[in-house]
Amino acid sequence: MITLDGLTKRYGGKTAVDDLTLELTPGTVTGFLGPNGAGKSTAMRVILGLDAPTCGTALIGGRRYADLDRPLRTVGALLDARAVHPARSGRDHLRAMALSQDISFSRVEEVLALTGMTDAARRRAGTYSLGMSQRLGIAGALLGDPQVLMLDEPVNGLDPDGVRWIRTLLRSLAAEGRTVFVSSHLMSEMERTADRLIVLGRGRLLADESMERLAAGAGVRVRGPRLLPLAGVLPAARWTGPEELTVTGHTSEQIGRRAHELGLVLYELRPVESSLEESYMRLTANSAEYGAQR
Ligand SMILES: Nc1ncnc2c1ncn2[C@@H]1O[C@H](COP(=O)(O)OP(=O)(O)OP(=O)(O)O)[C@@H](O)[C@H]1O
Repeated sequence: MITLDGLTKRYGGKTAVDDLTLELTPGTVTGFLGPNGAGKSTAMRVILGLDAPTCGTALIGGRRYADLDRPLRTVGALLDARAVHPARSGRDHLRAMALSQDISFSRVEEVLALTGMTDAARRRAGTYSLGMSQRLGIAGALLGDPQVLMLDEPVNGLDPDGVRWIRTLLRSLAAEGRTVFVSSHLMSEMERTADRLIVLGRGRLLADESMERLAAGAGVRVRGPRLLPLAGVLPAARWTGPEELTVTGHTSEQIGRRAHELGLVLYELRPVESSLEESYMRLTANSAEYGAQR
């Protein structure tokens, strides 16, 4: 369990994380989304004690990271896959981590096998591709068999097989009752992996919703030959074709009844599911710090 309460981080005059309050529960994959510069990595760094909060608290299992006894056994994290000594082999990197936390070398071999890195474990980490570095980073996060996992863009650099592998891994870690917190810019991947989504914009919480709710709610499509009277009584209706209206804020049933009262013929009455990407674009339309105007 990760608990944030009023978490705020400022760098000089810049507020990177702004009054963030949320609880991440075990058994769930929570996706962390937001435009570049939204504050995702900062929030993760503060949770992991790598940066001090300006105000508010970040607790893992009720304790601050700095107060955890052997932190890798409580929380495993991957923030920057390239943050490995380039001259060290993958195996030695993991062994050094294991030594610092009283973890056996046999566990090192287990996580190497789990991440498909056994064959590459003798090579120097500096020679790894980005995808291999990501796998080594994930191996490091899993080393202490922690109840909480925090991964910043773990699919970055992975090939399609690797992307599928991480999806299956994250789902199975959550199924084992762990708390999984994962950031990504890959919307379609989040749609398939996460149960819940947290969207950040300019440091503030824009949405905290289950995946189903975020993907729903794009309105109801209505098609018919003479819809003008219907558009007149439904202020949220907009024309999306010559004989087509899209109506938000009403159910299909309510719209069907109004059409019947007005004596209108309908060809089609259909709820439209929006993709996660569309919902995300709507939510973050005014909060992209960098990027083209939309
Ligand atoms: N050490 C720092 N000093 C000053 N400003 C910082 C520092 N770290 C982050 N920031 C600023 O805080 C804001 C949030 O950055 P952060 O890296 O957390 O965003 P992000 O959501 O992870 O972005 P991305 O998706 O690009 O990784 C940005 O405006 C960034 O410039």
